[in-house]
Amino acid sequence: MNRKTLTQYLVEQQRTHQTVPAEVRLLIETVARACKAIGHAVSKGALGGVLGSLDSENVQGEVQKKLDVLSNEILLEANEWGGHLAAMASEEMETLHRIPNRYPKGEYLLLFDPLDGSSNIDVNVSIGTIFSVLHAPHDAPGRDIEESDFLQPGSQQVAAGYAVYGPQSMLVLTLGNGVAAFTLDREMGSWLLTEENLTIPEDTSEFAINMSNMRHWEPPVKRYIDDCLAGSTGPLGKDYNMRWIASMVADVHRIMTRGGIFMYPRDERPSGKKGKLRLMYEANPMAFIVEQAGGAALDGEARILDVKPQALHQRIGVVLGSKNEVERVRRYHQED
Ligand SMILES: O=P(O)(O)OC[C@H]1O[C@](O)(COP(=O)(O)O)[C@@H](O)[C@@H]1O
Ligand SMILES: [Mg+2]
Ligand SMILES: [Mg+2]
Repeated sequence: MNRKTLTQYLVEQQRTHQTVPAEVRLLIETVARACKAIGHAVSKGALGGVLGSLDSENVQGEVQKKLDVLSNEILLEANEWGGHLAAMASEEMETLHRIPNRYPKGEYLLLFDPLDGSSNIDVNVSIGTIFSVLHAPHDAPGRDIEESDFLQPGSQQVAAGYAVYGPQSMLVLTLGNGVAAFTLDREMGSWLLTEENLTIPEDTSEFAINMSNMRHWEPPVKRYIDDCLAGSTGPLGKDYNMRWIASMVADVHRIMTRGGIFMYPRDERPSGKKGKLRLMYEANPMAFIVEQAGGAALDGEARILDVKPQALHQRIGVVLGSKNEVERVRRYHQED
C-alpha cells in the first residue's frame, strides 16, 4: 500500500484548505526531522550514552536529564538556520532563543517541550516531544522579538503536534483542519500517514490522573474521581478503568486513539504553583490537538485555548479528552 509522506500530506492540505503556506510546510518538516533524530537517540538508550541526569537544573527547578538537553539542542539547531522562524522558546530554556543574525529570519514562533515524560527515560517507557507554532507579530521584522510576543492565547496557534517515541515512533499533527497521524518508517526514514482524521469518542470510562496527589485536589476533582471509583454502584452508573503513564504525550496519545479523560489539575499544594503542566509547551498544543479531534480541554472550568498567557513558563491545570466527560468535570466545578 502506497502511503502519503508527511510532505505529500502538507502539500495536499495547502491545495485543499490553504492552511500550509510553503514556510509552514518547511517549518513542520524541519521539526519532524528533528523529532526523527530525537527518536533515534532515544532508541539507542545506554548504547548511545543518553540515559541518566546532568548536574544542571532547568528554569522550573527540575533536574535535567541528558536527553532533555540533547533534544533541546537538536530542535534548536535544526530550526535555527532554515529561515522560517523569528524565535523559539522551550521548557528547558530560561528565556526565548532569537534566531542568530547570521541566519535569515521568518514570520513564525516555535515553542516546544523537547522531551516530555523525563521520569520515564531511564525506564524505557514511551516519551515524546510537544510543539506549537504561532505567528510572530506583524511589526516583528523591524525589531527584536520579546518574550511578550509569545504570550498569545492558544486559539492563535497556526499548528501544533507531538511525537511519541514508543514501540512505534509517531507524529500527530494539526494545522487547524482536523488531526493526522504519521508513523515513522525506520527503513525509509520517512513519516508516513497512517490515520487521516483522528477522532476522540465523546464518552469514555477510562480516566488518567496521578492518584498520589489526591490529598491536594480541589473538591470538584475529588468528587469526580470518587464517582469514577464508585463505578456501577455510584452516580455515574458504570465501572471505570484507570491508566497513568506519567508521560503526557503517551497518556494523550491513548486518548487520541481510544478516548478517555486526562487530568493534571491545579491543586492546593503549599507551593502555590497553579498545576504542574506548562501552558505554552504542553497545555496549549495538546488542547489544540484534542479540540481538533472533537474532544475538549479545560483548566478545570475555562477553555485552555482562551487563556491569555502571563508568562512563558506559566503552569496551568489540565483536564482534557472525551467531550462529555470533560464537560462533567466542568459542571462539578460550577456546582462547587
Ligand atoms: O510524575 P507526575 O507527577 O505523575 O507527572 C507526570 C507529568 O509530568 C510530565 O512528565 C511533565 O513533563 P516533563 O517531563 O516535560 O517535565 C508530564 O509528561 C506528565 O503528565
Ligand atoms: Mg512535559
Ligand atoms: Mg520536558
